[in-house]
Amino acid sequence: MPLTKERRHEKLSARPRSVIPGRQRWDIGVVSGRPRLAGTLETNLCGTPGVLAARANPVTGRLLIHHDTRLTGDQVARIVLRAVAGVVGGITGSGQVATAGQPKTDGGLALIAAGASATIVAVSVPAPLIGLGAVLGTTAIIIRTAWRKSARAALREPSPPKWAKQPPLLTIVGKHRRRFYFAAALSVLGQLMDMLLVLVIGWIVLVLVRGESAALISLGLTGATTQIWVLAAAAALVCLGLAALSCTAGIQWRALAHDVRHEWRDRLYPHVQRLELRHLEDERTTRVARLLTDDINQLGTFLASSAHEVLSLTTSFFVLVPVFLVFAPQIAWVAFLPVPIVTWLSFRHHDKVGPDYLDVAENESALNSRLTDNLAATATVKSFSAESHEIKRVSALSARYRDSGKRLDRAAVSYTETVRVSATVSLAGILLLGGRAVLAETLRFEIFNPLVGLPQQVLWKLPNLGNVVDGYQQTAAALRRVRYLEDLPVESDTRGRRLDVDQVKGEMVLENVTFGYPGRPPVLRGLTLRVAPKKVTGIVGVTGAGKTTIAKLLLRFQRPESGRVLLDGQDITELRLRDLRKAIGFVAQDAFLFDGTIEDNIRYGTFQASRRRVVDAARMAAVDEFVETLPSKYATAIGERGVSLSGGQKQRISLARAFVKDAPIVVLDEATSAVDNETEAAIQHALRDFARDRTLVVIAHRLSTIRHADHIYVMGTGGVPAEEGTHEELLRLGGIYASLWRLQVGEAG
Ligand SMILES: Nc1ncnc2c1ncn2[C@@H]1O[C@H](COP(=O)(O)OP(=O)(O)OP(=O)(O)O)[C@@H](O)[C@H]1O
Repeated sequence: MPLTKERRHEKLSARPRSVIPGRQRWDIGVVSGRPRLAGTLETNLCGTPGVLAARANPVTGRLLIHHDTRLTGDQVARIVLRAVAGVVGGITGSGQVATAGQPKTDGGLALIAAGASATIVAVSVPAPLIGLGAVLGTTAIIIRTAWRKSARAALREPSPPKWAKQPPLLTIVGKHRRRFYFAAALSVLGQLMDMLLVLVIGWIVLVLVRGESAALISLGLTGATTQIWVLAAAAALVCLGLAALSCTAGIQWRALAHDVRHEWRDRLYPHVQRLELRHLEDERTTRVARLLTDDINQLGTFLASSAHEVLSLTTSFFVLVPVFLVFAPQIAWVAFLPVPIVTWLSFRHHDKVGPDYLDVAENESALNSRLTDNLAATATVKSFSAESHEIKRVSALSARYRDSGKRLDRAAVSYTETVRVSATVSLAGILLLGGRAVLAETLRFEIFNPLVGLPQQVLWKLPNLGNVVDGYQQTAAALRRVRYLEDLPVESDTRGRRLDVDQVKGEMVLENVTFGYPGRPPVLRGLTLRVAPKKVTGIVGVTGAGKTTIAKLLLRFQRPESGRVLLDGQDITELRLRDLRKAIGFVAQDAFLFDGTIEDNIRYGTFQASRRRVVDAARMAAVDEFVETLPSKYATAIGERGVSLSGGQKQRISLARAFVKDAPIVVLDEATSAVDNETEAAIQHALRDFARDRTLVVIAHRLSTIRHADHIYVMGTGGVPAEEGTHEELLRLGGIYASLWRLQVGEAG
């Protein structure tokens, strides 16, 4: 019988907290205190069509999901519940886990192979081998279970994308596959050298204890001193070889990681630049930025930090298990006994300290942002005499940070010590059992001695296994997000009819246009509006009436749901985008200045413009006088986003930028809202000259900005103009415009 929605929620301990178009918050009890599970849930959700981003917090057990607004609330709820059911299935072992993308060389596979071989041998041979089979089998099960818990899966897409069919690491390295295999070979050789070194040192001890080694005598090396010299030289050579291999492998892996990151960035950034604007607005910008920074870095992180470790571990197992089986089967099980214990401890520790790490990070960031805020708000704090209030708040945050740090340190130290105890106990066990076997002459000392130290090498690599598996899953998740971004639609700037910008007359018409942002009611409803060629058209109206939206439609940043936008009678969707945007100069409401000089900023987009043209444009925008007062004049660096300039100065520089572009149509969206009346009058004067042979659309709140326009549209709240006409006509009409004008010139009442 199908579960009701409530019962499913209850069973999965998942409850919605808030639901708004495009975003839902959930309480997911099952991820609380389980960072790897939270990561898996995120991965699963992010790979689901329609889900733009997901964040599952293992400290609070909360999930934030951003989705395509075309999905209904119910559809999203179903997606969340399926994903939660999937990860819960992973815990109980009942869930289907897709294995596409698992690395072929993980430690689990090695252990399974080793475990299987041990078990086969054990069927026909003594009890210790059964012990070894059990030890390795258990380890394999622990790793497999942990892998499943953390694996992406559960949500099986009906037709997985092509790239998902090959392991994520191979997709990530792309054309560098050969370098990947080369670095892998170096890691394997390095590990073999490492083990060889332990053997040679064991041999030196053997010669010291037993006198001459028969094996060396047969090679013509007689006398203990000669043999020790030769072995010491061999140890030194192996040491050198090991250092060279480790160093080269380290450099190769890191270089590969850097190249991979650079290539993905190089491949993704042009794509992002061509994304449709709707994917780059508001909080989506932050997510895209995170993809380009954090996620792309993550693609290289596994290669740089864990690949070597995984290969060393795998090599150790592939070599040691058969060596022990062949030469010292009676002590093999005790040598590997701590392996499943340390493996289990590693995953458990990783799960346990995950929330502690997050807690520390969150407390640290809360403290830092409080300190930054307080320092920035010194004047406000002092003016309210709130110093002691702020001191208390900072002290409380600092105490929380301290407590979480102590908790984390306690867990980390006790974990390290537990691993140390396991390793020591196992060494004692090997010495005891091995020693007894040597005394009973069932094991030769020449074999026992060099083998004693080798299992310890493996043990000290295991504690990090939890992190390695987690790192791999995070990398796979980052790859999925990156590929999702790659699948977002881009604007084509080559398709469509060519437009000769010099021939543009400049008439623009919105014909019966209806438009709304996803998940919101329509902003414009059947709007028809004509921008006459070579004239100035003013657009005013209340906040939120859709003025900026009109500008976005003219520039084809957005497309109407119905109706058409025409330029000189041609539907702009049929024109080449690049040509259309060349024909329109645009100064946005929140003018953006780049980190660079004033001159660079004015010239932006018209990079070949002469110095003369830059200065003329600056004069027209009434910014030249200000620039001349600066010590470096046009070469003055303005800092990130133009922080060293006032709002009005920034606007005037953006205006100058549009003047330099010299397009036949210019759209100014609140382009002079931050300048004083006197400066605005100067700009208006310059604009009259500028507008003589071009089309100007001026969007403004301040009516003085558009009073000289040839035609003015007054946008009402219904998505269509409430009034239109010239300034005088609108005053005579005595409607909204007239009352606004009276308010602005101070004649109210
Ligand atoms: N990217 C967006 N996503 C969703 N809604 C949006 C987006 N941009 C604008 N809106 C909404 O569309 C409506 C019209 O916005 P628009 O910016 O066109 O108004 P406006 O008339 O220019 O306002 P203002 O005078 O404040 O600049 C507003 O209700 C706004 O909240």
